[in-house]
Amino acid sequence: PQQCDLTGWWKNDLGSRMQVFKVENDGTFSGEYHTAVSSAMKPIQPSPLVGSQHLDEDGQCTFGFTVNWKKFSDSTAVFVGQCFNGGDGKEVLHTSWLLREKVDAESNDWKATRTGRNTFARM
Ligand SMILES: CN1C(=O)N(C)[C@H]2CS[C@@H](CCCCC(=O)O)[C@H]21
Repeated sequence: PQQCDLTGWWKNDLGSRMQVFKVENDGTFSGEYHTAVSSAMKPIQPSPLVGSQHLDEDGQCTFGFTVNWKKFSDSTAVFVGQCFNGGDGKEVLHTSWLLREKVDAESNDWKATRTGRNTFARM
């Protein structure tokens, strides 16, 4: 695959794992997110993700994807990031994410979105 084609398995520093199925020629992809942690009350299950990446010649492409935790949570996460060829030739993904939890009242909307940063390495 091309430089930084996201196809394959990735693991982040929380222990979550992500599988990206084939990346299409237009950069779109789908996959599954196997979260290691959750604040949801139901048992964790793999969750579908959809996204899109650049496929530039020089690699180190930017991307974004959305995870719908529909199997066990009413929340949604969106990730944006870039793939880098680490010094040791291994690829790393540096991402920022927004996690939107469903809240039961508009008055609680202020506390519904969390953000963070996360790094993934190929498994
Ligand atoms: C485990 N995580 C992970 O690998 N992240 C990068 C962050 C952003 S998505 C969140 C998990 C949300 C699980 C569903 C829920 O609790 O509503 C957390």
